[in-house]
Amino acid sequence: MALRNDRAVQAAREIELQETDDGYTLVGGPDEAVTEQHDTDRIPEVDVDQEMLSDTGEDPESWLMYGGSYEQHRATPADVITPENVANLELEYELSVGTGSSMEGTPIVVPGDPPVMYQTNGPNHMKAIDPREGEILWSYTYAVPMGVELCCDDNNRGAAVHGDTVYMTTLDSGVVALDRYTGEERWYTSTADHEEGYSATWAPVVHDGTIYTGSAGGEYGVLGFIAAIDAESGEIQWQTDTLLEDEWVGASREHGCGTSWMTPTIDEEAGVLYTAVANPGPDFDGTVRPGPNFPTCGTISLDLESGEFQWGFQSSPHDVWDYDAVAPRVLIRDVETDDGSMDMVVGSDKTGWVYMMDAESGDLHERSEEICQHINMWEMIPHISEDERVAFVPGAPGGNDWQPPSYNPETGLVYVIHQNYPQDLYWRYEEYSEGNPYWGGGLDDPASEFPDEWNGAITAFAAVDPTTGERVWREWIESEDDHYMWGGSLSTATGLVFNGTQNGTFVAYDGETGDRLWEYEFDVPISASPMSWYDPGEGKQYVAVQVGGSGWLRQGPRGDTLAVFSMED
Ligand SMILES: O=C(O)c1cc(C(=O)O)c2c(n1)C(=O)C(=O)c1cc(C(=O)O)[nH]c1-2
Repeated sequence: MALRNDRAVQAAREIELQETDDGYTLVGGPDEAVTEQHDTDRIPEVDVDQEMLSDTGEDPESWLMYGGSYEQHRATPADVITPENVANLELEYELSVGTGSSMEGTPIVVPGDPPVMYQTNGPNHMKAIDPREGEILWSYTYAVPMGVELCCDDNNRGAAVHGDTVYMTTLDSGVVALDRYTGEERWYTSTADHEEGYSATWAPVVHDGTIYTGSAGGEYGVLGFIAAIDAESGEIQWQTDTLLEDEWVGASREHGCGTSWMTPTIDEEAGVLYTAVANPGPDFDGTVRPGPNFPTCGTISLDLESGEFQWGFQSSPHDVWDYDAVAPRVLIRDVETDDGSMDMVVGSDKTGWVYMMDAESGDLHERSEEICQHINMWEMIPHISEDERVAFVPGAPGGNDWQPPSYNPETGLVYVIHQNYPQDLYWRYEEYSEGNPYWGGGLDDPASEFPDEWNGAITAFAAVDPTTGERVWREWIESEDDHYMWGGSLSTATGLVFNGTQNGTFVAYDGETGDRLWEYEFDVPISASPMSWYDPGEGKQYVAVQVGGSGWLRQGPRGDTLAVFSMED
């Protein structure tokens, strides 16, 4: 959704981003892509093959994809840092990597001597880094065409790797492949026309030589899709619309959105992917799209080879609150439940709940206890007239917006952040016009009057038991001093959970109890999701997080660093 506050957006050093009434437009930048090589000889030859990719979740020395594994657990098996010693965790360095733009990415790390980190930030910069020394080995800037429209900042959330190539989505709805030893461009593939309002902000994922990627532009009346691209040639293998033709009334499907703008989850055993599907379009005026608008604001499963639709589950049918389902789906195997053992897909959604689905059928097994407050939303829409404003909680940032949950196999818990943030909503009839915002109403941010029942906390950080839906603990994060969360979490094999806040506090929690065990203060917000790896050459476990104010609710200064913490064996 569009950012609508009065804070000026700082122009990026190389690419200028201008704030408009409805979001952002790119207005300046390089005419062609730029690669700068600094010390590329230092990158060791390592063939990142399918076995390495499949095993990365079990390998403490690597973090080879956005979610830490195909199941998107964001859990490192590295076990040097523990609840007992985390108080001694120290910052090793802060490296300036950013360009005064969005810093929502999670880096990846390819093991080796030295290991090599691939880091991205908005708008479409990638760097290869020696993470031992904190030195940049090459850097690459994609030439984003002018006029790309973005609802929520110039985000790029990370890279994917396969063989000797690294991949990044581009803001103009493409994927670019780079030689991972030199940073030179190999190919570029466009998946949709940015002039129609399409964009791309997430990290792609590669499996069996195929790149899986989605679509953004859900505030511009696009038609969402998932695409599979050949990792060698860049050729599109299949492209499946998220909206099923027989489920939509009349022409409403054509601009019905249902984008899918976070990294899909790969189920290697079942040969399918799971991904969240965002809001229907127009966002707030449901009168022009009767019916449930299946499968928007939901989860879908597609066959990896053919792209064929398998199942869909909606957490907000016929949505009129911009309750996209967004955050990466978490796949948990062999969960023991009252109904027997099942592979489970966990979706933490903007609605303010967490949904546990049977991976095979998509049937809802359990909905969690509420994570944030729920005031007004289900009752109000039929009762308001055009342009009248009504406060609702959770507002359109959720619940759980894009921030990836983590799952800790040790505690058996899923860690989620939900926004408990009231907004004013109004609706009105709008004509579709190509490439322009298509909301059917809008939001005032924050709400003009806060509902009496609102408890004043903007974020809830919570642990959920996926077997029962029980909310095992919850920390309310108070709104004072912009003290809310806007990044996803990292779990460790020793039971820790890391996450950062918008006032720059990086926190390690006891995953069992939710107690804060360690804190480090930055002077700018954290809006990214941390990651971790073990480096046997140094005998150290590292934790890395990008630091900088980013995204829709950005309030603090930009910031532009990669912060790396370490602890010796
Ligand atoms: O529907 C879309 O295509 C789309 C894309 C994005 C994005 O790409 O960042 C966001 C949203 N929607 C959105 O609804 C939203 O709340 C949001 C927050 C953010 C952010 O980075 O903070 N992006 C987006």
